[in-house]
Amino acid sequence: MESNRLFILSQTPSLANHFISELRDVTVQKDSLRFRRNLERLGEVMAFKISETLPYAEQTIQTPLAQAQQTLLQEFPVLATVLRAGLPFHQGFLNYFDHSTSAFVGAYRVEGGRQLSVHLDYMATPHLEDKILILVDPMLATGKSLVLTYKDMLRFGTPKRIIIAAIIASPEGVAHVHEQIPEAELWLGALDDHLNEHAYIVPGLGDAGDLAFGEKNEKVQ
Ligand SMILES: O=P(O)(O)OC[C@H]1O[C@H](OP(=O)(O)OP(=O)(O)O)[C@H](O)[C@@H]1O
Ligand SMILES: O=c1cc[nH]c(=O)[nH]1
Ligand SMILES: [Mg+2]
Repeated sequence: MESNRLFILSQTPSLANHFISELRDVTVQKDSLRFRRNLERLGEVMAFKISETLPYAEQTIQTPLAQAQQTLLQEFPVLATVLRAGLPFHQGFLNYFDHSTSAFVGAYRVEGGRQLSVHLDYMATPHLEDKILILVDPMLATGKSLVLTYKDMLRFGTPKRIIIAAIIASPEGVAHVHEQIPEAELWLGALDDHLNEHAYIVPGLGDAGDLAFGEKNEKVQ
C-alpha cells in the first residue's frame, strides 16, 4: 500500500500472486477457460479486500433458535465494467457483491501507438448519484478507457465514492487516473514497469480481451 489512494495486492504475498502469474504465463494463458477463471478469481479476491473498507452496521438476524447480531454492509456498491475483457473480472466482483447493480460500457482502443484514442459507444448504467461506484477493468494501460468511461458515467449522477480496480497497471495509467480523477481510489493486482510503443503494458500479460474471448476481427465490412 503506497498511499491512501493506491493499494497494490501483490505487495502483500498471497494466493492472488498465483492467479496473476497464471494470467501472465505465456503457456498457461493459452487455456482460455483458466484465463477467464483467473480474472474472475481476482475479482473475488479484490471484492473481499475492498469490502473491508466499506461502511457496515449492526443488524439482527432471526435464526431458527434465537436472534444473532451481525455486522453487515450498509449498502452494496454499483459495479461497472468495460467490455470485453472486463466481463470475467466483473463476474468475480458480482459473485461476492451479490446484491449489487451493474453498469456496462462499450469502450475500445483505436490504434495509434502511445497516442491512441478510445471509442466509447455503449453505456447501460443505474443511477449513480451518491452511490459507491467500483469501476472494474483488468488492464490499466494508458488509462484513457477508464477516464473516458468514468467521465461519461457522470451524466448519470455523481458517486460519493469512486474505486477503480485493475489487475495489471502501468505507471503511466496510474498517473493519468490520479490526474484526471483525483477523487478515485485505485486498487491494483500489480503495478508493472512501463508501456511499450503500442501502449501495451510490459511485462503485462498481452491482450486480455483476446486471451479471454479470442482475437477480434478488426475489419469493418
Ligand atoms: O488504459 P487503456 O490504454 O485505455 O487500455 C486498457 C483497455 O484495454 C483493454 O481493452 P481493449 O480496448 O483491448 O478491448 P477488449 O477488451 O475488447 O479487448 C482493457 O480491457 C481496457 O479496457
Ligand atoms: O497491455 C495491455 C494494454 C491494454 N489492453 C490489454 O489487454 N493489454
Ligand atoms: Mg483487448
